[in-house]
Amino acid sequence: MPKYTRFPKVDLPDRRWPDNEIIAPPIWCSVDLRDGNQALANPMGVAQKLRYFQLLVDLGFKEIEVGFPAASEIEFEFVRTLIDRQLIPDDVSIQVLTQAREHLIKRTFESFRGARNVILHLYNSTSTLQRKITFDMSREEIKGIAVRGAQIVRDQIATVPETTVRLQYSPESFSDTELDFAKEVCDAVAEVWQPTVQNPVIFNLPATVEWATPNVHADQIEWMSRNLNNREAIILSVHTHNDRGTGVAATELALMAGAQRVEGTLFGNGERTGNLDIVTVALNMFSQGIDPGLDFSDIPSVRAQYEDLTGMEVHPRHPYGGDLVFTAFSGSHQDAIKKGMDRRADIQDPTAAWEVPYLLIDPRDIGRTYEAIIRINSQSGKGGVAYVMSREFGFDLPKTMHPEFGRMVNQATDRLGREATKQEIFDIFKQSYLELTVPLELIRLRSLTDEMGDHTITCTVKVAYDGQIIEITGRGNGPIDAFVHAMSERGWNGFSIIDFKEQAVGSGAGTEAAAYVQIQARDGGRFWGVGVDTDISIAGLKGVVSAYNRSRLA
Ligand SMILES: CC(=O)SCCNC(=O)CCNC(=O)[C@H](O)C(C)(C)COP(=O)(O)OP(=O)(O)OC[C@H]1O[C@@H](n2cnc3c(N)ncnc32)[C@H](O)[C@@H]1OP(=O)(O)O
Ligand SMILES: CC(C)C(=O)C(=O)O
Ligand SMILES: [Mg+2]
Repeated sequence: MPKYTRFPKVDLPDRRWPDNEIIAPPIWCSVDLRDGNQALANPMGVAQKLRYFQLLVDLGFKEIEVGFPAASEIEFEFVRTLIDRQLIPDDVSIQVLTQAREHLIKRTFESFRGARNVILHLYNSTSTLQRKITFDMSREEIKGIAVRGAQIVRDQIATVPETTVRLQYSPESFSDTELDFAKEVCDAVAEVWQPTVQNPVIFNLPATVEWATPNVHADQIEWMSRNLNNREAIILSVHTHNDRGTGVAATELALMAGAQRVEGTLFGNGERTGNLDIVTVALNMFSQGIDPGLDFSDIPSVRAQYEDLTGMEVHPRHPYGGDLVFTAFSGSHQDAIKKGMDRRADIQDPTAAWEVPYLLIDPRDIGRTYEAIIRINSQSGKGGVAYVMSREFGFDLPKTMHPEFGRMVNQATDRLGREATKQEIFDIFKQSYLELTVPLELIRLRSLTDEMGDHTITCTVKVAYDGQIIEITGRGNGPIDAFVHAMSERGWNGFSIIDFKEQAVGSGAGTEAAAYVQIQARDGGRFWGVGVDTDISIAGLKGVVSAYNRSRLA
């Protein structure tokens, strides 16, 4: 027999799920405090669990598996603390897990005495592998564990009259249990618990280990949904793990296949490769216009609490939560995002259809910001650089200036061999345009007058040329023209101005003017210069100086 074999497909030729769509959210059940917690090297203590519970309540979970109270004192004490301190909102049910063993079931009932709403979650393994390796038992014996456990649970309910107990059973390792046997065991448990439409049972069908492709999981769920007895008295729940990396897909297809309830954890914490990531499934729904009923409008805060409490880290590429998922480094992506964002800014209607290339959702909807969208390394293009200059520093570089400045930043990031910070980009801008004083430096504008009253401007400026301070004067049809004539008289000529743009930078008392001046030298070379000043005329002159100096440096 080969070491690994193909997982058998389900015999369901008339499968219906591929034609279905997800149109409404399921019932969500968080298992962070049980399945997620049991997978941590350092499980949470009572204080941490209390904070995590509050986080889950705030996010809108109405069903929360709080632990395996018969397993340890901490788990037991946590459940007691929730109840004794009345920390469970009326509309939230806590869920407690127990193996199908009498002493554990009895201890579990003791743990929640006095609670209002509890889901008692009973499980035992049913798969061929577990029957053979872990239990060395026949199908009948395994079914016997489930039925006996269900009977003990049924009999215990009378001991907690003040609690509304709902019942849940998991044929653990359902994913590699023969379907006819999974049905046989669930039906047998239902025989004991006698669910009704008004008081349904939850059958949770876990992909305890993800053995197969998500379509096989969907087939399994549809098969169970169509074949379980008394289906209308059952809430069908799924609980996927992520061994093949497709836990999210398996859950989504299962929802198409008839699952009504989903168990999972925030950011997919859980055994081995993790449990189903509820954040992703919920926000995938959100991205399709479906309100998931969970509030992930401040993902950075959820992530910070999660990381603090579990000690786990959210991967930079984690959908929605990762550092890099609303970021583009590569030029063509940056260009498209910038265009989409600019268009969006023009529309100014937050409810308008989302049309930004490369971005599944508006980062603001989950508390992320635009600033992180574009980051600059050697793969970046001029559009991304221009975006950073505009969004971060308020400089709207003229379009024809983008290639020139983009090239400068690109060369710098090549040299650095890493991402350039926003400040580094701005420093390149300053050094390349704003701080050039060689050979020409503008020291002071002495006067700018229309002496003849004929709109001809006379401009007198104190400058330094190669360190020598002199005053120059020229006349022209505006300040820049007059200044260029003044330069020309000194022989600092050989260029003409071919483009000009000015804008305000900043706001309020700190507002400055930025002037972008492009010159063409005699040999055809084109150079942009930039001047910034509180006086718009001086900004223009500084722009000329900047362009001139750049042409001389070239
Ligand atoms: C897929 C899941 O995530 S399931 C949840 C798993 N979570 C945990 O295990 C965390 C908490 N667990 C624990 O603290 C402990 O395992 C306890 C307290 C529950 C039980 O502890 P112990 O009884 O000391 O040991 P252990 O778990 O090894 O028990 C194994 C025995 O239970 C039996 N068993 C295991 N699961 C079940 C079950 N669901 N129903 C009935 N019997 C079971 C085994 O067959 C084995 O029996 P054996 O001793 O006759 O061979
Ligand atoms: C207890 C069960 C539901 C479980 O966690 C699993 O099978 O993965
Ligand atoms: Mg699990």
